[in-house]
Amino acid sequence: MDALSSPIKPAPLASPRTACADHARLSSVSYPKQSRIPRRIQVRAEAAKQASIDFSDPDWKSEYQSDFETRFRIPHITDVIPDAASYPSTFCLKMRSPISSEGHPSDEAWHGYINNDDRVLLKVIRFSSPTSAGAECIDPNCSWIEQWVHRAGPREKIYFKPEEVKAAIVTCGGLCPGLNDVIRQIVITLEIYGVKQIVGIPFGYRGFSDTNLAEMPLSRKVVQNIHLSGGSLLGVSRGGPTVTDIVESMEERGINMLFVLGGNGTHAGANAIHEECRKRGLKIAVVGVPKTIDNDILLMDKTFGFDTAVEEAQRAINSAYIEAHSAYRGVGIVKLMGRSSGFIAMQASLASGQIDICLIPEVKFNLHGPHGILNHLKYLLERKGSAVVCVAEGAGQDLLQKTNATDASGNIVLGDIGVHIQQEIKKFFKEMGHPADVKYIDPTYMIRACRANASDGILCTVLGQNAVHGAFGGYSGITVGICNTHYAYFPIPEVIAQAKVLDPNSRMWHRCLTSTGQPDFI
Ligand SMILES: Nc1ncnc2c1ncn2[C@@H]1O[C@H](COP(=O)(O)OP(=O)(O)O)[C@@H](O)[C@H]1O
Ligand SMILES: O=P(O)(O)OC[C@H]1O[C@](O)(COP(=O)(O)O)[C@@H](O)[C@@H]1O
Ligand SMILES: [Mg+2]
Repeated sequence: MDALSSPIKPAPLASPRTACADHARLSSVSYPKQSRIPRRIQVRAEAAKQASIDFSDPDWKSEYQSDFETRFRIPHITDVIPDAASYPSTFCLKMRSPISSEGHPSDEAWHGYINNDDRVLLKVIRFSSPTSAGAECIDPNCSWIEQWVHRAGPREKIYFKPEEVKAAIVTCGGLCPGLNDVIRQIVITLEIYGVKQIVGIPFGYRGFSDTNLAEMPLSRKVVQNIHLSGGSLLGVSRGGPTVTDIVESMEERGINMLFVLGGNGTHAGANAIHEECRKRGLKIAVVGVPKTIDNDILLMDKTFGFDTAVEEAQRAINSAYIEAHSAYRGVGIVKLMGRSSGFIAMQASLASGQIDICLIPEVKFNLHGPHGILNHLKYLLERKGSAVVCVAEGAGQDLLQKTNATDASGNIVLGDIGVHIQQEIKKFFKEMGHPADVKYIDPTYMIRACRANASDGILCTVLGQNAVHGAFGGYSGITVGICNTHYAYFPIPEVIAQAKVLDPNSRMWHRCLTSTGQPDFI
């Protein structure tokens, strides 16, 4: 079989269509960038092209691995300042006096540090065939190749004297549950190292240039209870000054550690700041913590706030279900966030068990026609009297008029697919002579503004602490993430090469289809 052919997926339940029609869905799924080639395969092909791999070369595996090692090497301050001094860490799990800038006063051999050579395995499934569900292969035989990334955590040697550090924290982009938890942990951990000067930059990158916005002094006392509410203590914004202006502002303020909390855009900015600092020979550590409710950052298990968003979405879905179920011919629609990735919609649908149709940006669908959503809703109303639809905001954008509008950060402003679907459903059933009672719920900002749940609280805590350990370890241009339940540092460009999108051939999407029982809408 062709190494790149699509795996076969299980037929969904309770569909008015045949398994054959369902199978056809896989070959008719549409992917971003107007391509008919599944994205997973495009990525694989791109990777192969970039690395110019000749699979007939007996050494191709070791060459791939060494290329991977180079790509995932995390930049260090000594790359540009080779004689940068290192000091014994002031962070020690066994220390008795909490703050000392002269290293921990201990004669014990074990301090719980991470060795710089420790690694975390990035891929943990050994696919035996490219046709295995969700297979991610590098060569046509889907050979097993170890891919290791750097383990996060405190290092024995640090590259900043705590009393010489001025650390700044900035939160950019949209809100996300857990921002305050991360800010809090960064501040607490910096204080444990012995840092006295910690400031918050107000309202994202804008705070570096807007002279009306003063730095916010931060301490354990200030941040003690901030995790009890959602939002960001520091405020957020989109757009803002140029990278040159930001770095100049950092120099003027004497900032030598910058913690940047944000998504793809923010991280692109953070990496540019890191590069500019290198160009100027500045001893500055720039460390990111990925923040995106959409969960669209590559290589990590999940980003903080995502679990909370999924949990909070349950309330909206349940309300939509109750409304639809209690009405005569009721249809509930819930719109959730997800600009280009349908992770929240998929997970929320899976968790609720109350969704009949889940629509995501990665899978094209029709509203009208024999296989369209409206016909399926007609079937559902006839069969069980009500139906609930969960739609990601970026889904079905091809059905809406394009405006070409962008926000201050350059992100495309999406059309409202939720409202469109609501109107089309109403019209369809009215014209048929059997109106449906359609209830539309848009809980998007409510979900984003709430405080982090317990599991996100823990994730934020670990990420915040590790961000500080990375900066003190002398790394810059890195970000921190959870990878197969372990914590790792990644060079920023590797995690923002493109938005992570849901693989329609993945087991999880198949599980979602099995759960909703929805057919192909093409
Ligand atoms: N390619 C880029 N280079 C530098 N800065 C960027 C880039 N893209 C976005 N930014 C900046 O990052 C910040 C947040 O970006 P945005 O896309 O709104 O949110 P997010 O980081 O959550 O994706 C904004 O201040 C924006 O100006
Ligand atoms: O209305 P806003 O603030 O621009 O935010 C809307 C966007 O924010 C998000 O929740 C997350 O986007 P970011 O990761 O860029 O912050 C998207 O799902 C949504 O499209
Ligand atoms: Mg973004």
